[in-house]
Amino acid sequence: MAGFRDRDKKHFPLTDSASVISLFKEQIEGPNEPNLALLSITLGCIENALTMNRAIPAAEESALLRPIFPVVDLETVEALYAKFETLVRGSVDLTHYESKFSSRELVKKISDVVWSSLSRSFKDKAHLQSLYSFLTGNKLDCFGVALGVVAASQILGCNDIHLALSEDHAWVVFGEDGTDTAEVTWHGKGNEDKRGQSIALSVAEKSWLYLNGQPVICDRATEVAALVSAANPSINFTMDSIEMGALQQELLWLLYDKGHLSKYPMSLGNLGDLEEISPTPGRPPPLQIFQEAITVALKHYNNHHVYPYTYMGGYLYRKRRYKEAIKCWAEASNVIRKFNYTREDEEIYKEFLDIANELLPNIVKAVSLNPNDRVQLNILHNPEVYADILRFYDGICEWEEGSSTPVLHVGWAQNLTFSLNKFDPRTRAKIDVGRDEDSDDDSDKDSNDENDNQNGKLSKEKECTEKSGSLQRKDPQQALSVVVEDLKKEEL
Ligand SMILES: FC(F)(F)Cc1cc2c(N3CCN(c4nnc(C(F)(F)F)s4)CC3)ncnc2s1
Repeated sequence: MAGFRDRDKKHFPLTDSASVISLFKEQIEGPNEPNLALLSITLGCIENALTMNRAIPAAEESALLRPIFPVVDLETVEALYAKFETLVRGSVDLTHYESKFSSRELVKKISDVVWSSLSRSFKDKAHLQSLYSFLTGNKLDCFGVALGVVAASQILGCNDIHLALSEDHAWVVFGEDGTDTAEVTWHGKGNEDKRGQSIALSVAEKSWLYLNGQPVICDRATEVAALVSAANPSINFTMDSIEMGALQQELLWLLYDKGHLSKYPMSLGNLGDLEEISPTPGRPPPLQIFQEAITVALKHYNNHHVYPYTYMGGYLYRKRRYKEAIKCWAEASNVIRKFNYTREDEEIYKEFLDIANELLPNIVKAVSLNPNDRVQLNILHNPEVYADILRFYDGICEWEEGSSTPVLHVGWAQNLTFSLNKFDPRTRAKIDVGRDEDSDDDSDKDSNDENDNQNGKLSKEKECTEKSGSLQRKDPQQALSVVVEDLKKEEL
């Protein structure tokens, strides 16, 4: 049973990041399991002090110099903790739930306790992910509700209820073998919440949102990693709190060293981003951390996570290592093609749209401006890069196939042709998409080249149109699908 023990209290008042680290360290090292409510309230309190109302009045130059780490008093945290404990214990009568393991009804009841306390104001602002936000403002984002339900479960002694995380959603697992699942929060905008329902129904759609049954299943320490990872150092659109970012970074290294990030690719991605901003002496470089996230996804999640590749791709793009960035994006596309696109997958759609319609064209423009740039080894003459761009698009076409909603629109085709046309024909001729070798009985053999190409082209187009009815449409996107259709056919 989690409680606010004397051993917890001795760390207070927290006066600097070292005291926060030692509180988290002791909580994680045990002997008791870490107290999620205590840690979420504490970190939320610090985040609030370091990121909210930080507009520094110009007059107070000294404000820029004075250390601003907030003092976190025991009284503050204890009062908020007691408020949460009173709410949870006061609302859930455990005598109604006799079973040793939690039931779906109990999970739904705990979700209702958090849910009914929320204010109706819009929920996609920053800094709404901690119990500090919940207890001082009755506001939580989608992740925060799920974390709140798990923290409440811990207070009730329901140690079988744990957080499950996909790349854009959160829910809980529970029951005797921890395989029962339940929605406890909402997702996205304008979607009815499915709280209380099992996830099995949604996984059937093969949607990225549920990672096709490969989410991160947390234990208490990974739940601490999630609340640390969800901390948000941003003050506003252009500024981050250096102190908050440094604290988050140190906490992630503490969790990393204890192995609690070893099955959590996104937390490794967050750590890699923080190391890019402010490298920690003696720690691995960002690229190695991003690579580790990819290895985790390959090893534990059957390569069904997209973000490990887009974390690394984004980093390489920022370092102008364009060839390697494009390779990562082709790998990201190789993951998404395993899913069917559904309307709740907007977040990852926006990620691929940004790569296709902003980043790739920017790269192609940049390298065509200075073709003799030795550093870029002029990727526009590199057949591997050209093949990776085709693989990138092929994966997105396959993602669309069999999906309830279309992915591609003419804007995609315009950007595709812009990017591909910058590659010179000789390079494009060099790639091997596994076209069949000319066989003896090739009926077109006797026709001359034009006819052959013409026939070849026509018959291929005709063949595609006839065989796969979905390609009846004649607009540019149809051309794209035919191109990729051919690629895929020949690849088979
Ligand atoms: F619980 C939800 F619903 F919020 C889903 C989760 C999101 C998320 C996360 N994110 C989301 C992905 N994210 C990314 N930042 N950059 C990304 C990339 F595009 F560069 F890959 S992905 C920031 C942190 N970081 C740790 N854990 C989680 S659990």
